[in-house]
Amino acid sequence: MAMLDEKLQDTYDDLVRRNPGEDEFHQAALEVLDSLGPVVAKHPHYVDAAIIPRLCEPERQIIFRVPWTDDRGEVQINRGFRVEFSSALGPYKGGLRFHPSVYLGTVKFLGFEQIFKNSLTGLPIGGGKGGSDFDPKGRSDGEVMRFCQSFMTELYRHLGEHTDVPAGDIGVGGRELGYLFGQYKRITNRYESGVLTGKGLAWGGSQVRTEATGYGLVYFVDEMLRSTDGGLDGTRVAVSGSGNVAIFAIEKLQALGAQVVTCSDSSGYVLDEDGIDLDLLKEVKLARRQRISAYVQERPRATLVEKGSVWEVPCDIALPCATQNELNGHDARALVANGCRVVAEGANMPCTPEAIDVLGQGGVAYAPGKAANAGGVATSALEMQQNASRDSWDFAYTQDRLEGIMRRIHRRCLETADEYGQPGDYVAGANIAGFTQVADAMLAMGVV
Ligand SMILES: NC(=O)C1=CN([C@@H]2O[C@H](COP(=O)(O)OP(=O)(O)OC[C@H]3O[C@@H](n4cnc5c(N)ncnc54)[C@H](O)[C@@H]3O)[C@@H](O)[C@H]2O)C=CC1
Ligand SMILES: O=C(O)CCC(=O)C(=O)O
Repeated sequence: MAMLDEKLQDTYDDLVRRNPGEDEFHQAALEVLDSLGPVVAKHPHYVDAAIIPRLCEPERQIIFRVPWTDDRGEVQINRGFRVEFSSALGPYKGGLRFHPSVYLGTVKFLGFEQIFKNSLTGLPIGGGKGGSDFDPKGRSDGEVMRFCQSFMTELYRHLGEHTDVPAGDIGVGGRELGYLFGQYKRITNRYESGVLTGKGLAWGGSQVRTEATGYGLVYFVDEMLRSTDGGLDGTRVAVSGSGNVAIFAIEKLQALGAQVVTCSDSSGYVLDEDGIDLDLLKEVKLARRQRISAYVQERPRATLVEKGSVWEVPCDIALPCATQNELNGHDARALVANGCRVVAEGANMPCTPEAIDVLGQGGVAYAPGKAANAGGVATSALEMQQNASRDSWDFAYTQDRLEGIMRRIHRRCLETADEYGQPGDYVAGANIAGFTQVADAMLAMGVV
């Protein structure tokens, strides 16, 4: 990363001082500030109006107790969070993460990223994120339901289709969203479809939302390849993760002729030289909620590597789709040495700053998550549109809309990178394009 100019450095120092110990938030903020030097040089009025320090301070942060009773009758206590970062472009929008590692710094880094991602979609959504340190793994449906009901019993007062609209993220899928929506409806006595996205198709959900982040990622990668000389057909791809994003990225990759040879969870990675068997992966992960080792038991030619990094596997394209900081400098060096040409982030901030530098120096095209994984939240915004008009679109139409949005985000990144003298730099393009739209809206609205 380059040296920050003086004003941006002051903003960053202040952010670190005001948010001690929140390393991921510092990392996410530094990555954006690092891109903004040419923007503040060209538009000093952003500095005069303190747009950047204002964006670094969430509009509202909510932290609450979530008490619930487990199947043995014991009372459990978790902590709930919602960070409402920016409503300059629309209602706060962003997922909920249920994972034992969640703390305020996780939610803030995700919420901060979400501001620029949502802006890049070109749709009217602000940025926010939430979650809890609750671990759904190994919990019964009844326990998950009681936790979700308690979580919503506090959070509901901050939500609304015009105010704040959560969705899923790690550990929050259709089951959890159902319980959350049920409790919201019960407490408020309102069938307010637009208050959550990622809903089931029978009760206000949108076609393609389940697939959208993974499919959108693949459309973005397809554009990256087309803007050089190739396409996905015949490429060899390494994917990490085996959740919502990974599974539907694999599905679209296979449909477009790529050979996907890996997937992973926190217990290790699978190498399947015959290509990942998607039906089996869905059965193991979505239906049975098992560890990835169950895949290998039923697929004898595949191997499970428990100690090691999925990024050791030679590939043309690497798609980190699990979690933050899962691809470090060492992994990036292995990818470069093995001839990888493209890294695109399905997860949020999966590459460390060192990894991003190594990829850049190694000539690997690198797309940050705020651009490459924006298809999920974009389709959430399409779900909100359908809810607002009491309509329901078919799969093909919704998928076309998603594809168009991803191809436009790609173009916007490259055009903005060109405009600011950094051709081909997706990080600069995404950060600057995402930022300027929010900044202009904030300028128009005065000091609020
Ligand atoms: N669901 C969505 O629409 C969107 C999700 N994302 C991001 O994509 C990533 C994955 O989210 P989802 O697929 O929705 O979650 P999920 O809960 O469906 O799946 C997460 C997957 O990552 C794996 N994982 C978690 N920690 C890991 C670790 N330390 N090492 C290896 N594997 C690990 C889990 O085993 C699981 O397979 C997250 O970074 C999330 O923030 C980004 C945009 C939208
Ligand atoms: O669909 C949404 O609102 C949230 C998606 C999300 O959490 C993300 O983009 O990281």
